[in-house]
Amino acid sequence: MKVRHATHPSELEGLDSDRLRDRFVVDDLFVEGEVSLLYSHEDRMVVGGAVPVAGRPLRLESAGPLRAEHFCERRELAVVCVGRAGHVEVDGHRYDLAHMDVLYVGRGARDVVFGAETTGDAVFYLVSALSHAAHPTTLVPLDQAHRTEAGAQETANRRVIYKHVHADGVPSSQLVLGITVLEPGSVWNSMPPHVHDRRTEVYLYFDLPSEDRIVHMMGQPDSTRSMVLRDRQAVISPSWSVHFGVGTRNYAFVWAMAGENQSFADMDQVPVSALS
Ligand SMILES: O=C[C@H](O)[C@@H](O)CC(=O)C(=O)O
Ligand SMILES: [Zn+2]
Repeated sequence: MKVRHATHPSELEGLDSDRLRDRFVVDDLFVEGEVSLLYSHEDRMVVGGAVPVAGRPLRLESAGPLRAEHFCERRELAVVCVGRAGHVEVDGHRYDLAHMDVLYVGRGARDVVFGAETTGDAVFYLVSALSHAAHPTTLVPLDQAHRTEAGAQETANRRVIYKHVHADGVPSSQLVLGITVLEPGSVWNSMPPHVHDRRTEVYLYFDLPSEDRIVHMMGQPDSTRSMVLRDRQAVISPSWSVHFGVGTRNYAFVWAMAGENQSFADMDQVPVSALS
């Protein structure tokens, strides 16, 4: 398990592009036959990937930085199916996930095992936060997620925001998580931009063809920085940072937050004209 320390906003301007990526981009999460995990000190979020092959399930193990017997001893977990399909067994109970389904795993689950029917199909993205109470493990298929339409064609940001784990849906301690899908011809996400000082957020971009790219913006509104990302790369947004981006075509991304509150609407919008 890799560990990333938290970043103070004043450090940003001293980071060259490689150092900027070292701090915020997570680009090696999906390795066939492996579970990969990264521990961020931003709200102690853990992000990961699990890519089981057929006939060789993968178990989610605890890791050194957690000092815990099992991964969910003090944590809750969301498992997002970013591949075609796969299954997850939690303490012997099997859940089948299709593309963009999410399994919420409550604190106290001992055995979490990822499996694939067909090699190449099962690609799971993992997001975890500290949890002070045990909430039931629950599958949220895409068609049961809360659905909102946002944006406009004129501004190339028409998109559907699906909320899977949120205050009015599946209960959790900290995690608020969903998937945003850009319409064909729309390329800008999270417009107008915003910050939410009460929560860290992590984006995982996916369903982007390998030759395409996304320019992701972060930083304080008056001093933004950009990073060029490709498919299945994640980016950490500290609570003081904006997080928005533009793709060379449409795409989807998993957004996941943890922190002081679970109020999706608690965000301070930044007018585009205030960015620099
Ligand atoms: O705090 C909320 C998150 O940044 C995302 O939900 C925003 C988003 O998906 C979008 O507007 O496209
Ligand atoms: Zn946000």
